[in-house]
Amino acid sequence: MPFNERSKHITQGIARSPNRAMYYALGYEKADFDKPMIGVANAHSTITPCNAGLQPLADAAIAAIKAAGGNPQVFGTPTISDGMSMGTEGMKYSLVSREVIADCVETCVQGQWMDGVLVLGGCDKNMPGGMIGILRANAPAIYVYGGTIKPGTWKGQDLSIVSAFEAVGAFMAGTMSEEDFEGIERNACPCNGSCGGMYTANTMSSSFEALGMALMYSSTMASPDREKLESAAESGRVLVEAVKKNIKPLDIVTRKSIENAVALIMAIGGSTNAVLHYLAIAHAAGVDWTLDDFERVRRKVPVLCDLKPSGKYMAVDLHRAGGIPQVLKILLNAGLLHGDCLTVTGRTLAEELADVPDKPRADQQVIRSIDKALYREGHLAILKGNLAEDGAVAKITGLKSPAITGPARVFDDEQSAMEAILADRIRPGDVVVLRYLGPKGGPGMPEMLAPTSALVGRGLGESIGLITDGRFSGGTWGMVVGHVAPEAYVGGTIALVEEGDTITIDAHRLLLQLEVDEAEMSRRRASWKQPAPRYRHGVLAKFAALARPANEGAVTG
Ligand SMILES: CC(C)(O)[C@@H](O)C(=O)O
Ligand SMILES: [Mg+2]
Repeated sequence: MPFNERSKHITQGIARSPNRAMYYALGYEKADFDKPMIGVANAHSTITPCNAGLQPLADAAIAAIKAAGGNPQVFGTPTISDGMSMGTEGMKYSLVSREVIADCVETCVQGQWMDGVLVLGGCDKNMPGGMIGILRANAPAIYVYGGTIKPGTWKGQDLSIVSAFEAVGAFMAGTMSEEDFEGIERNACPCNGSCGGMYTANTMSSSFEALGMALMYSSTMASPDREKLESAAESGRVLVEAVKKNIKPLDIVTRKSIENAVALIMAIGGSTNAVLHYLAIAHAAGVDWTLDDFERVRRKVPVLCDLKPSGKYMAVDLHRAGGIPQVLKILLNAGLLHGDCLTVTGRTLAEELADVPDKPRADQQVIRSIDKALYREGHLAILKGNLAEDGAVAKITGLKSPAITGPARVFDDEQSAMEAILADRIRPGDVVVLRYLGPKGGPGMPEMLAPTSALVGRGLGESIGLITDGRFSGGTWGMVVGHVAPEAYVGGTIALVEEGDTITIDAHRLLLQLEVDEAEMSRRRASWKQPAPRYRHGVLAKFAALARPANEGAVTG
């Protein structure tokens, strides 16, 4: 098939003369109409260090697309910064931005009949948003990640943005000096790039290597490093080839490749957000994929990488230790990966990994072999029980025993919980309930990094439970359970919890239970009233009206 099969609708024939007239204004020549039109969805932005390094990558990709015989067409996608909006009402726009980005990519690629698209992104929602847009349009596509930030340093310690969040709890508890508090704030983020542990952005980008939609090694390169530019250019070349060969995203993103991506997420100890985003990606790909599939993969895939937030190392260390291909090769050799899945290069995943060593290098501690795994099973557990009939997501790395039974401490918004934590009103053994923060109630499932980090910073990460119908940051760890469904706003059991009720979180038994008898629950249910919506206009109101529940990825389209 000719590689301008899609763009010919907008450029060929007598009736399309006016359309061509506008392309001439852009500098096109007659011969250009026989070339493929390749979108470059550029999320460059000076809002956040995650996206502020994207322009040189876009320029490198544009030049490579031109040199390979394509016509690049640049359009923008927005971003918000999770790290900056965290703890504020602005955080409610974060998940919403995933949908806005998906809509942008779909709208431009489809509206302009592009033959392919290279999507470039940095902050968390850029990756799933871009991928959802790619899948809806189903024109040949590749994902280019902006790259991780490098670690900051303070008094010999590696820092990330999460160090600054955890410092709040330590400083308020009086266990950190003002000098250290300010030193961490000034030095946590030393350059451009996405948050540097195995947090959400690095999790999602890493998973795209396993999915087959990004070049090998590309997701753990640091934003400022030269290899990132070269990889962006190579991505442009590979995409033009994919357009010529007509390799479409829906040929790549299948049930099997999603299973590969989820296996990789377990092996690297990735973010809880990946659960939400892969439900949404599967939905966009028309693949049947549920919470139970995550649990199925978790039971067979061990955690192999010692990465932050609960582990020791940063994404740059993972890159030096052999990157995602090394982790994938270990999984492939253990029979935990489908090697026959197609990738954007036209080769299978197994072919892409052919030259990768079978075993992790002896001179590094970041990637373990299967027999020396950090945890025998994956770390993203799906909990159910009367508090989460439709499921909830727990991250169980870094805990000696992921179980707690204790009195509920109930908050209907994040700020009052934060005040209680910082004022030392939450005691070891408590189970904090943060509710009315779900897809419809929040709306937008804000991330609860501020309270979870404040707990960790106070040394209470293992002794206090926290459940929410909102989300967590990739930087969150501790006895935490998010994505509780059904959410409070639609009358889920979490709405019926009262201060002092006994709650059990037990990841061994995959249980999230409210220990209140049925008669009392019925009484509470009968008197529960849905609160007024927090937003009646604008994009948050639109999201609240359309969003599916968390166990369906909180998708809107
Ligand atoms: C601010 C963070 C750490 O980047 C967070 O947004 C995440 O989800 O990882
Ligand atoms: Mg985030």
